[in-house]
Amino acid sequence: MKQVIIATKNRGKAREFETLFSALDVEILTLVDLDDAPDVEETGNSFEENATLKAEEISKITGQIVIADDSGLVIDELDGRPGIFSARYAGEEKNDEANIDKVLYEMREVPEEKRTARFYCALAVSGPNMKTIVVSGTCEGKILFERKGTNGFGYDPIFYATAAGKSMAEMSSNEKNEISHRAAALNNLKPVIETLF
Ligand SMILES: O=P(O)(O)OP(=O)(O)OP(=O)(O)OC[C@H]1O[C@@H](n2cnc3c(O)ncnc32)[C@H](O)[C@@H]1O
Ligand SMILES: [Mg+2]
Repeated sequence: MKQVIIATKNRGKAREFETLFSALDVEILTLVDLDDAPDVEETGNSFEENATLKAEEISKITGQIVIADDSGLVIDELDGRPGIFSARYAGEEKNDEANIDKVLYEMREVPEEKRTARFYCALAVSGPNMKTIVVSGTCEGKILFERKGTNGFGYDPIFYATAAGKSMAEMSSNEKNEISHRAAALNNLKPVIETLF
């Protein structure tokens, strides 16, 4: 079967990619269980730049076709933060609960109508004989005043997804995969994936 490496160490993302790719005729490998996979520094100024850095570095090392995901939460009232700093918003050690607490604190006095936000996902594909391709997808919603639901990962408990009428952490994985930023981005990548093999 066709094989693609997903250059992520995030278990939540890896799980979603496994489900999303099960509909395609492509086997995926992630970096989640590889102890010696390098930590690619995310020094870019956009989701697209960071996805490209991750895809190109892992492709260079493995010589394989690699897809990388750089994603995050963009909050209008916070001028787009946490944005590309979503994973390390409350510090370098990457703590989902601390990140959520920081956002809830910063948004504590913002009224309902000004709590608009979106999840953003950039996907980059890089391979030995190709120019890197980058696509993106978004999911619109609002920041809740407190956590709701226990599914998903990252900021899901405080993100109310408009299209679903509930928090991202109250959705089953199938529901999330129908409306998520990651699913939207992957949908934009499908025509490219078909030309890779
Ligand atoms: O770089 P990799 O190894 O892929 O893993 P990461 O966790 O560092 O991933 P990012 O650099 O792309 O940072 C994205 C952060 O944004 C958040 N995020 C992205 N997609 C999300 C989703 O679907 N639901 C909730 N939070 C999400 C989550 O907290 C991630 O840590
Ligand atoms: Mg990262």
